[in-house]
Amino acid sequence: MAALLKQSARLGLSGRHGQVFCRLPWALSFQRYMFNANKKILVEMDKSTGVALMKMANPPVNLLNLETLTEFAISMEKLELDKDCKGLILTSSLSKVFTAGLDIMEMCGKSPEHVTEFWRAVQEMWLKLYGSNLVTIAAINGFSPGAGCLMALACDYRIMADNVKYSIGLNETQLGIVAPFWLVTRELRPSLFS
Ligand SMILES: CCCCC/C=C\CCCC/C=C/C(=O)SCCNC(=O)CCNC(=O)[C@H](O)C(C)(C)COP(=O)(O)OP(=O)(O)OC[C@H]1O[C@@H](n2cnc3c(N)ncnc32)[C@H](O)[C@@H]1OP(=O)(O)O
Repeated sequence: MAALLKQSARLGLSGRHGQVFCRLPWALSFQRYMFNANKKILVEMDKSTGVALMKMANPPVNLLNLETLTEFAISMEKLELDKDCKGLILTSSLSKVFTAGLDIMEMCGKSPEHVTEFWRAVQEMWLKLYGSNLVTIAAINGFSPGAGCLMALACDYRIMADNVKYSIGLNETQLGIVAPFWLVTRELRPSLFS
């Protein structure tokens, strides 16, 4: 755990601009592999440390649309199946946004089937992250509203870039979206379950 937190700190999250500077040589070696399906989610797995670095890479603001959510779930499954993988650092490849949360356009003017599929993918993301066997750390290197905040809450640990400009929080009610009760009670009122 300490090693995982150290590695997260090494990413430069305390930098004034909250940028992630990876100081490790990311050349491929037998101890390291990288994968991505459609490049919305980049994964760098270091077998020597057992730590995977997962970066959301969906510019300009890392919207969580159906494609990204699906890729996220596939990436999580691959890491869970890797017996060498012990921990996961979830962060953003962008300079000032962790993720702007759910893509509102996925819920606007779409068919009921599409909206159903989208919300299933949202729930799947939460299940994958909250229920993960890996030690999970959210390295929040920028704005993190709505589902970005929920993603961070679903991790075991959270570290946020030291930059007063960045905000994090549950703003979805301003958009008329209500987080489901099971999510709120699990993440925000865990004492109800203990
Ligand atoms: C593991 C957790 C899962 C939980 C599962 C269960 C249930 C979940 C309950 C659901 C609760 C969550 C709901 C949400 O997430 S609702 C979305 C909340 N997010 C926002 O309100 C973000 C609003 N955006 C911003 O504040 C800013 O964009 C910013 C992130 C601060 C970045 O600012 P800036 O760099 O200036 O970029 P722009 O504002 O210019 O944005 C660039 C383009 O992106 C469009 N955009 C931004 N956010 C969204 C969004 N959420 N959906 C759709 N589109 C978005 C923006 O309009 C710009 O588009 P344009 O270039 O065409 O103008």
